[in-house]
Amino acid sequence: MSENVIEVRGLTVDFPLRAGNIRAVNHVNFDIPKGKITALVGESGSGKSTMASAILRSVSSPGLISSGEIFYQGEDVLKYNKEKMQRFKWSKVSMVFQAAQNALNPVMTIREQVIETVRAHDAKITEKKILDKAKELLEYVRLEPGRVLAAHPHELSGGMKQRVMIAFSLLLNPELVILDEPTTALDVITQAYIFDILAQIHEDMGTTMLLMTHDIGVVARFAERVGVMYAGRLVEVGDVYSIFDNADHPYTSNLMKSVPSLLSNDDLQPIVGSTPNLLNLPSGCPFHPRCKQAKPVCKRVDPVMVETGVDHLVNCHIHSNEEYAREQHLDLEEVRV
Ligand SMILES: Nc1ncnc2c1ncn2[C@@H]1O[C@H](COP(=O)(O)OP(=O)(O)OP(=O)(O)O)[C@@H](O)[C@H]1O
Ligand code: NI
Repeated sequence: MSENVIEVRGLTVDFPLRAGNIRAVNHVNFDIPKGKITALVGESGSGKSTMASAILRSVSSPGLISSGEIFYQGEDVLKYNKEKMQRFKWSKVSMVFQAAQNALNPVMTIREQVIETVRAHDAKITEKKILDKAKELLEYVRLEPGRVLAAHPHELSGGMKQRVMIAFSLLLNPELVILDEPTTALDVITQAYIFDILAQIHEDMGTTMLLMTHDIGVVARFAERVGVMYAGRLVEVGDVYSIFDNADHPYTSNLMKSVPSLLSNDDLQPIVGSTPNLLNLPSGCPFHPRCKQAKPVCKRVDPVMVETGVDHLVNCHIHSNEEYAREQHLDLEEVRV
């Protein structure tokens, strides 16, 4: 068995809104194996960013983690006290946010911000040590350290700022870096350049990465393991090769057919229908209204995760068998494919 940096169990995140409760993450079980690049993929609103922020216990208000556990070294992060949480963030698990460029303080130089970030976690460390580390990392993300450290954020391009944020995320040698759509709002060439840098960092430093993206093409090029999210659920998870060779969830295969980089353009098939309204989810499997393979049971019953291969799990009735039907007291005819 390989070791996991993080093990998420039964994680549920709710946004209680006036119009109703939105369950942005719904009973998710998910492992982040050490030393690998894992991706979470899904359409907008599927719960990727909420998952990312839940791991760092920084879900935005009014969101709250209603149940579940997040294990790091056998201990539930959700039970950490304030000091322990403070040590966990950035030095164990760091995060590069969607449009992270905006996270930089416009009135401070990068040099001042580097020092402040590190000092917040280690008050005794010398300025020289901080700057040496920062220079090394800025070179790593292919920026000129002297120039960048002296600059204010507005003197840098979007792509440069995003690379600064990647360097920042590595300042405290975390075991895991969570990257939430790290290239959104950047042009295609800059995006490719940034993924190239991230791959290099992963290769040289062995940093474990969790990448949130809506682009399954990026997953194919970059990730070793992938989880597919739909309406707050993890619907399929496994090794990238296993999933790309043999997507077991109709949503996963639809996602792959909708991307030009993986198939020839004339085979492109956009996913029919629209993303579900989380305030009014369809009954049973939330994907059933868009699913060409839906059976009667899909409308009625929530599927459970079943194993379809080594390290390959899928949440879909197509893979339910008769034994499962009996356990769940379902009509056998409904479940038979
Ligand atoms: N601050 C908030 N207030 C209310 N609802 C929220 C908030 N943040 C997220 N949600 C709800 O949770 C759902 C999941 O949002 P989330 O940002 O996690 O999705 P995502 O997969 O990251 O999407 P995107 O690709 O657009 O970033 C949203 O559809 C929204 O309904
Ligand atoms: Ni997001």
